Amino acid sequence: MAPIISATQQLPQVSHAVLYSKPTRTGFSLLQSHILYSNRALFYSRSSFRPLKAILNSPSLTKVADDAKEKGEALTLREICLGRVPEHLLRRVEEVGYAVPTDVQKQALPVLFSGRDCILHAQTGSGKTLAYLLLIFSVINTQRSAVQALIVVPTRELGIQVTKVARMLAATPTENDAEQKSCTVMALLDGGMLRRHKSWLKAEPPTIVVATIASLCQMLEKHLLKLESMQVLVIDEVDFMFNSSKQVSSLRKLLTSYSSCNSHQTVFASASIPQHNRFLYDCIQQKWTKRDVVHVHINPIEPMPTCLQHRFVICSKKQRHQTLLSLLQSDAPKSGIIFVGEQSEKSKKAGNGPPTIDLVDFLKTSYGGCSEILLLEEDMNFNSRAASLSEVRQGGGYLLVATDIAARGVDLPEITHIYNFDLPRTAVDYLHRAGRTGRKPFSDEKCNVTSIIMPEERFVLQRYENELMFNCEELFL
Ligand SMILES: Nc1ncnc2c1ncn2[C@@H]1O[C@H](COP(=O)(O)OP(=O)(O)OP(=O)(O)O)[C@@H](O)[C@H]1O
Repeated sequence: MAPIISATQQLPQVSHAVLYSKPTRTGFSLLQSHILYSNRALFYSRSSFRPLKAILNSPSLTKVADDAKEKGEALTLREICLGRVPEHLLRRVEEVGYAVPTDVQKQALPVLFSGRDCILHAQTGSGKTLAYLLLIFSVINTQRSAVQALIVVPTRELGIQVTKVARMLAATPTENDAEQKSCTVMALLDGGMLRRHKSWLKAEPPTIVVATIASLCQMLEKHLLKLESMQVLVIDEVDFMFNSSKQVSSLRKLLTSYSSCNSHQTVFASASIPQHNRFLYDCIQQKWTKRDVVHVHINPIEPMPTCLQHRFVICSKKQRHQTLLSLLQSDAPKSGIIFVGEQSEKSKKAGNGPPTIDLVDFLKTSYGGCSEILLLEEDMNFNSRAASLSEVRQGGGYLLVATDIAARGVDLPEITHIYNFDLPRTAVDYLHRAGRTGRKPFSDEKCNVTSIIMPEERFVLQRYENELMFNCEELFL
């Protein structure tokens, strides 16, 4: 493989030289996109531009994770958490069925328990939630009457889910733990009853608050919540929040205020942090994290779970409904999500109905294989959204027709099939949609992600394949 090209002149943030065999225009831009996406140097073969081997370019950061990995290799969750997380909570963790740590838990927990700020960057469904909750349980003191941990999430749906897991683990201690006061968790989410939350905060502050940023800001402005009392701040789906024009300025303000508090620990989590080295640099510069922040990056060369099989079907726009129907009939999924793109302004102005409703109606009349066809999208009111999600959580077979609102963080482990009725807008969106399946950390069960595309979209899907380093197989129906 030759020649060797140094990428440092073109891309100052990349510190490694790149082994690269064929410096053509397309090859080089592909290479750049890999580097920008992952900040890694890649080794390329002469015959193909697919990466053969990748290495991280921040040895000091990976070393911390490697040391933790070495120490935690064969340990159970209990052993990793012993002496840090109270015994009654550890028992609860085991009762729920969490005995063996996932990779991100194995590597991150020792770092988190050491008090360092941390960026949890690991595949979808890899167990980041439990990792940061265990940190929170290790630092809070239930005898203190103050909010001690804050988890900020981008959507109400994710907030409800995180609250549910936190409450399940923080269940009231048994009689043997009589001296333990139970830990309370408040969900401070858009669409909630803020008046009731105000009274609750005044009367008896909860130990943990899970919040969306707008509701949180209201409480901070009214001085009903004080950042000074918080020991841990978690920002979940951090890249999404920084990309959201509605959330970014409040988030920046929150991080800046929190950074001026005395004793604090900050954790960011996501399966996708594009240009993560740049993000790390910004965090330190802005003092949102301390200088020794650790980037725990799990499985960087496989940003999506390996149990996913990616497929695509090519058809014309008019044939998409029929193609989806044929796919459903041949796959017969017990539970799945069909992702539909946002309706364009042009289509709205033309008086067309929402494509999601159209698809739900079509499936209800044509597809008999599944017991429930449900809808989840931004435009629904909060109660209908909650009703849809609580129905799917009750189990049984269902097909959820959803926009990207269901793509972030939502954990429905029974889902085995994802269909992209419309292609996602970016590779990162593809990753999060795909990540709604394959969510059983220790299972080998194969799950499918199928994209229905028009011929001219093949190029776009190919780009996602290159960026996310996966292979998509064509299906012929
Ligand atoms: N140690 C464990 N043992 C068994 N199951 C686990 C363990 N940790 C987490 N899980 C399960 O794995 C699933 C995914 O966990 P979680 O929702 O935390 O993923 P995530 O990393 O936050 O994913 P995303 O990036 O999509 O939000 C959940 O159903 C959770 O109950």
